[in-house]
Amino acid sequence: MFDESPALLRHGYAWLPDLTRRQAPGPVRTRLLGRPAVALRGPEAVRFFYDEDHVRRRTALPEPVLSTLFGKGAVHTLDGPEHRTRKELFVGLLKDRAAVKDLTEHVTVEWERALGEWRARFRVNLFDEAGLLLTRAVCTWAGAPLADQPERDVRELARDLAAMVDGFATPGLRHWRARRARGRQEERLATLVDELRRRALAEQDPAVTSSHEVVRAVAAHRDADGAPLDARTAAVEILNVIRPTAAIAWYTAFGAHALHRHPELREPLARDRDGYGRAFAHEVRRFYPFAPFVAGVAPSRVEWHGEPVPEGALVLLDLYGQNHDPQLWESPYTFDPERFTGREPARDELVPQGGGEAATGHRCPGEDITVAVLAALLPRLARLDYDVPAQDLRIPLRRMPTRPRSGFVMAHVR
Ligand code: HEM
Repeated sequence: MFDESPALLRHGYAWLPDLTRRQAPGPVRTRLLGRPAVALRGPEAVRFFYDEDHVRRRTALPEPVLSTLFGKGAVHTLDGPEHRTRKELFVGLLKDRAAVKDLTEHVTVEWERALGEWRARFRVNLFDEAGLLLTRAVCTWAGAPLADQPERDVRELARDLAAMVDGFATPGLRHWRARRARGRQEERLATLVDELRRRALAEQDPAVTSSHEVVRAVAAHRDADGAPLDARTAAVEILNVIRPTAAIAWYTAFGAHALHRHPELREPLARDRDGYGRAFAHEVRRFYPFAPFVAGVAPSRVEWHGEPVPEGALVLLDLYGQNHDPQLWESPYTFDPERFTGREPARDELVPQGGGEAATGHRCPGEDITVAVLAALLPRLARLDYDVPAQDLRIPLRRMPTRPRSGFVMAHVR
């Protein structure tokens, strides 16, 4: 069997669905990164995938992804007790209701502030602007000081955060930009962690040892072996909060795209009654492509529905495929927030940010934040008046990660 890694880079989001269509029903068998690979989808597959007896993470992620998107030593690469101890840190900081509300408020304050500027400008690019305002909000909330930074540095940080996401799945210039961006920001945050720790030692600063603020909590965190994180790994994990929060810009641009394609949804979204904004946010996360799949490695020979998965094989959970599976979703390629009105998605049904439990498995701990922020921003967007000038709004499935090519340009915001 040929290695399909080049085909994945060429076809992007369409690679796994195409392969699934070409093969007989059941798990899709292929080769990726020089290993046999099996791809699964569906709620039952989610439960199989998030069981550590079947799938481990330590050696699953290739170096180019670690050096751009997640960082070396990140929580994404841990298993067993090491993972659970590190994950408690994230879950405690990110799934706390008051913390989610607080961050959402920071985001809406930044939105209102940005709006004043947009009204004074002829055109704005929503993807870039959302990235900038989310960066400002999350840094203030997380305790990564920005107030004393020149505007130029804040813009550079927002650009670097976007670059880390944009360059993880491509061998070209975007990839090298992502590596440089990560190197620059890890160094900056590692220095901040060192400084905080020095100050804490000198002043016996209790805030460093018991804080709900992300930067301080990560600086004070002790891993399963009782040791603090080295400054570089601490920087990696701080970035694992800041970077994906800024990445909600992707979904903001997708939300604008959905409104543009479905003008009839503008009024209900603007009114936002009975949780409509939340339903819209869920549908944006289901419909539009972001994370294509998640991957782990079988620690021994395991079986899925009687089908053998050899030891060392890659196991892929097809997130994009599951979110568009006709067995789970009626007319999966129709954008329809009504799917989620009056109900929250079941645990292993909607999986743009992984499945299973965030507290015990690798599911994204930032899902509550993502939904809350989108449910706050998208109704605000629907209440705005703006023109949509001629631009390239195509969303190429070959590009990973993808977005409207133009980023979504708005003119005459009023
Ligand atoms: C922008 C929208 C987001 C998307 C599409 C997304 C997607 C994902 C996915 C697919 C995973 C991997 C799940 C797995 O390995 O099984 C993940 C993990 C993670 N996400 Fe998110 N995420 C988003 C937002 C966030 C936010 C806002 C935060 C933090 C504030 C965050 C923090 C994390 C962390 C720390 C992990 C690692 C969890 C672990 O390995 O245990 N994400 N995310």
